[in-house]
Amino acid sequence: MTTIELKDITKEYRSDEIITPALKNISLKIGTGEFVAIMGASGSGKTTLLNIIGCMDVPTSGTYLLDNEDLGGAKEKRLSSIRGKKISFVFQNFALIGDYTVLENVEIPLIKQPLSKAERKKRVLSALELVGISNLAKKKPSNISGGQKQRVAIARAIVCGAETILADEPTGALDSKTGNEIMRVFSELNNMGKTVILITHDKNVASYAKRLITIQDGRILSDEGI
Ligand SMILES: Nc1ncnc2c1ncn2[C@@H]1O[C@H](COP(=O)(O)OP(=O)(O)OP(=O)(O)O)[C@@H](O)[C@H]1O
Repeated sequence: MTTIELKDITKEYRSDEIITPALKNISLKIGTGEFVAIMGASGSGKTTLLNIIGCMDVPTSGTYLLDNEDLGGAKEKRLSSIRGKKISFVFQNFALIGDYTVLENVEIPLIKQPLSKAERKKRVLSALELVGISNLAKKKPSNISGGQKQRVAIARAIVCGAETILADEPTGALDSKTGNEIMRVFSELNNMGKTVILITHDKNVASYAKRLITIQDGRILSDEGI
């Protein structure tokens, strides 16, 4: 069960004398198994919001409750343990290691876990199976397509059993047909009970979600079922 609750969250970026407000008084609750798309103009605060939800960044003020645990003041060690175990990320540009095989890329989040090599391999193959690319395990990223690379990134995101997948423009580097295929993968994961929260500029991509949150100038402009 992963419940995300943001209460009156603000985020300001500070450098020298310049303060950039990125999020202003965001309050939001996302329950287990939801499928949420976040839309909004460039610079409206979408990535900042996703990074705070994913414990990649911390708010300037406000409260973040994850499964009722108040993460205010949580140390990096705790935040990094949440990333991966409970919540994991998929990025627009896949973020794969070129020298590693598909199998080795997906194995990365498991390396620190006390698992035998055979058990790690079993879990990787089962994640690859789920996203439909177990036949590519031995290939290097340079020898597979963009859509296949994104499937590898999704397999890496689910291999530790994270219940919540955060994706920042996961179809942004793909043509529309491949983008639709990737969205069907997210839909399948959501049907299996995973919470999916993604950022997109594309209304067609957003239409796969069941809830649409629109951000404008760091505030929630609308939040509706679709
Ligand atoms: N590291 C940073 N330092 C300073 N300002 C930042 C930083 N990251 C983001 N910002 C600013 O915070 C605001 C929100 O940025 P954010 O990246 O969250 O928007 P976004 O909606 O994801 O934009 P895009 O669609 O272009 O990716 C913008 O004004 C941006 O310039």
